[in-house]
Amino acid sequence: MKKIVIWGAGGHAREINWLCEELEVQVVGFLDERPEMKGQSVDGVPVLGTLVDIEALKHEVELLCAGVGDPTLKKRFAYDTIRSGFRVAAPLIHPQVRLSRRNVIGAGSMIFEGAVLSDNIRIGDHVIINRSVSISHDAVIGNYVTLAPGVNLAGNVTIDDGAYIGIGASVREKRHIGCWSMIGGGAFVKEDIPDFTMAAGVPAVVKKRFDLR
Ligand SMILES: CC(=O)SCCNC(=O)CCNC(=O)[C@H](O)C(C)(C)COP(=O)(O)OP(=O)(O)OC[C@H]1O[C@@H](n2cnc3c(N)ncnc32)[C@H](O)[C@@H]1OP(=O)(O)O
Repeated sequence: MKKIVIWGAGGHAREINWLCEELEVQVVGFLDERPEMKGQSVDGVPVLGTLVDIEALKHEVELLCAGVGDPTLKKRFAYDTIRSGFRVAAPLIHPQVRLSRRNVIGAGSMIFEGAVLSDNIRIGDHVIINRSVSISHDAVIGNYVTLAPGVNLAGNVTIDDGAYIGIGASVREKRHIGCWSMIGGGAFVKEDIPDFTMAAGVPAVVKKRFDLR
């Protein structure tokens, strides 16, 4: 049986633990950088500490780096995981997900209950596709992207690495969301959104640009 360790021990990590229970994948523990968390039990699963603490398990377990919703943190966890010689887990897909066999799902990504991914969709690594997300044909989703529950993407949408799409947001067809950008919950994205930008509202307008220094 496949053995998984999940980065993070918060709400999203617990939801992954539930997903693993549904898939009958064994979760050995959570990783959490907060020293006070080490040795605690969360939903009956031990918090093991950090990568140093699981060195002895290196060849026994696969790691899920997307145990948090924050794309930047996911990237760091993935970097540390690979640099330390651990393996990244294969994608986890809830049994009640509908998707075409022509879709490609990257390593360490996960798709939660009720999502529908139609045809010819490419999903990168460490991507979170939360409950009841709908992704239409020919979408391209980069690495570390998080789609919160209930996001709707029309056909031919492109979302670049590290973007975060908030709960219930919708993106119209052929639009492009730049890397490391954020879309507010409930937004309707009518125009392309540049890199490193926060946009929100109906229709979505740019609210902030992130400092690149
Ligand atoms: C299972 C789970 O729990 S998954 C988690 C699901 N949660 C989400 O998806 C959360 C989505 N997050 C949001 O929508 C947040 O508001 C964010 C991340 C987009 C922005 O947060 P912040 O950076 O703190 O933005 P801040 O509060 O400073 O707002 C900046 C401006 O954007 C506006 N704004 C922020 N979010 C939204 C929104 N969703 N819709 C409309 N306007 C918004 C604010 O009113 C403010 O406008 P103003 O400058 O005209 O006054």
